[in-house]
Amino acid sequence: MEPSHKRRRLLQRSSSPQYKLDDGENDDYEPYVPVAQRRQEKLAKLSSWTKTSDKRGLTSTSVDRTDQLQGEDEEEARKEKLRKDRTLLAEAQEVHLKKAAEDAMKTEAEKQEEQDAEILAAIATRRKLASDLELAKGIQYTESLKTSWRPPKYIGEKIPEQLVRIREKYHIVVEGEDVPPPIESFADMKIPSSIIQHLRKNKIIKPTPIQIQGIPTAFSGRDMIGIAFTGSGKTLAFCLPAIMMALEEETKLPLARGEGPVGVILCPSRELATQTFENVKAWTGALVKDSHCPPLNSLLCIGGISMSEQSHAFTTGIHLVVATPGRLIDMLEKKRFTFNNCKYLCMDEADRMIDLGFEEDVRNIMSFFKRQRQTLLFSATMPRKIQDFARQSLVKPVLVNVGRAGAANLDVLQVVEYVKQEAKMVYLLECLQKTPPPVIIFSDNKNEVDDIQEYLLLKGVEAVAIHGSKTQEERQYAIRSFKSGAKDVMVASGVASKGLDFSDIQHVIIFSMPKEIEDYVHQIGRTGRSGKTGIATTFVNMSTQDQTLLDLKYLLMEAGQKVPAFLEKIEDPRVAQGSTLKGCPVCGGLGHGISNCPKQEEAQRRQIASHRVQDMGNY
Ligand SMILES: Nc1ncnc2c1ncn2[C@@H]1O[C@H](COP(=O)(O)OP(=O)(O)OP(=O)(O)O)[C@@H](O)[C@H]1O
Repeated sequence: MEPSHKRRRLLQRSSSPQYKLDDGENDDYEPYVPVAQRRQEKLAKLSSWTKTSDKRGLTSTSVDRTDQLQGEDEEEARKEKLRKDRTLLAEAQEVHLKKAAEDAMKTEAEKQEEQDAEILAAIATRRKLASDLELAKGIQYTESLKTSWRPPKYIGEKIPEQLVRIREKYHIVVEGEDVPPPIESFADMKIPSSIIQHLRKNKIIKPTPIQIQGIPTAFSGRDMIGIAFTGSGKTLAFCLPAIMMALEEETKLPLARGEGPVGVILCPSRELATQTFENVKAWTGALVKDSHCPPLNSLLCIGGISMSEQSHAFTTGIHLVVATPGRLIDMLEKKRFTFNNCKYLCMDEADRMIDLGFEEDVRNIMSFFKRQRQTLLFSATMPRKIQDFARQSLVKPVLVNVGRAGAANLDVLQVVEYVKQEAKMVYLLECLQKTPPPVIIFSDNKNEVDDIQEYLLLKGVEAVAIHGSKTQEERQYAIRSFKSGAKDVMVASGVASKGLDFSDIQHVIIFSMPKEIEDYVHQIGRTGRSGKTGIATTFVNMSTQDQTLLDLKYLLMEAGQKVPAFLEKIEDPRVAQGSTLKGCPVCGGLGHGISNCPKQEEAQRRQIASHRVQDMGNY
């Protein structure tokens, strides 16, 4: 039976030499008497003592007696505090010993899982992704945005089993309530014929899986998270719904000068925003060929370019804006346009957009919306943790997944080679012979990017370089000359790794393996696009961390690629611990848990650095 509370405290005291049980054998045991009671007793004693001393004719004054009383009280309180402290200490020691005993019983795997759960719980405290106004007013929308789009009758009448079969056929996995039907042709999606013709001319004839499910979902007004491998046509899946929404608004009531935009597409880099803008312009341009369609006006809003270059865009209303976050906020703050009528927000490479660095900017952008919007997030990589976080800001979201989030494109042949640091440059030249140009070479180090370009130029290879420290003109020149075929090789840092669509790249060389496996997935994804095949050669050596190599090993295995012997030999410490081998919820890497996630480490490092800056600012 459980001992009573009082008894338990006595038992605890008994373990300490100062306290012994009052069992009759311990004469020096002092039973506990509450301080209030002791004070009463003392007062009674003193008053009887006063009376006696008065009788005896003693000369003590009442002031002396009060001082004495106070002194004794303080002494008693001090003793009582000491007793309480000892009890608390004993209790704490007991809890500590109990935990140590329990921990000793746990396996390494269980301990690791507990540690991971603690880290996850700490990350879960991130502030909801919504504007401050929405948060302050407690605005929460419960219904998706209404649109006039409906699927063709024969598709609307399909029974759930038929829809499941179509999704299975294309490896589409969906989550969410009342998911709109997948549609296997652009015509059945009710896309204007002028756009369909334009797509045909560009060899876009049948929708890809992310388009089959993503376009009807977005056309229905639903918030969504779209995840599909690199080069699988996500851009069309989120641009077409924006264009259709703008078209509907313009047809209902044309935008006047100074009005709009209706929709905004956010991208993490200027190059990607420029590329998406060019797509939007091409598709809206195709619309005008249809005599029933009014012209739609779009604006590119990125840092490094003068807005006066696009002053013509402000002469009418603006239907669509493609932007990077910093410049967009600047334009909104300067009131060059407003989001008063904006109903569509899409984030491309969304995991990057809502991750550290851009998260606050995204919240800031959301605060300019004055009404409910449809929010869409697209990426090839989106770890579970980011999906969960994003969902908080979405209304009845639909998750559309084609393959595992973060999996490599299966059309890319991945070759991993062990190359000593000092041999890399020479071996690079050899590798360039594997395929005809164009070739992209990636390194995360800007100085290395410059060194490689210099070396290649010396060897007579037509190479351009792009990284974050180059001027906007230099960056644009590199992209333009590489895209046009004027240059054979582009040496790039991460800037060019996400979303950029260069046609017909047959070979990507990763000169330095990035720490985060997601970056590797994006980098190799510059080849093998739109159903074509490509090769990715990656150099690793002693300086590549074991855990990065493990992530790589699992990724190769998942994609059914050859695992080289030196990677095969690397053992996963989680196997010895008996842990379940699941992907890291923070970065999606398959070779480690959250407690040794490089992305999490980087996030912590940045957080500490930002706290330091704040602290310094306080002085
Ligand atoms: N239905 C289609 N059929 C054939 N090609 C298509 C189709 N849709 C898009 N494409 C082409 O596929 C290429 C890759 O498309 P896109 O850039 O949208 O890929 P993505 O999924 O956004 O890739 P990433 O994750 O790297 O950003 C583009 O050149 C595009 O024109």
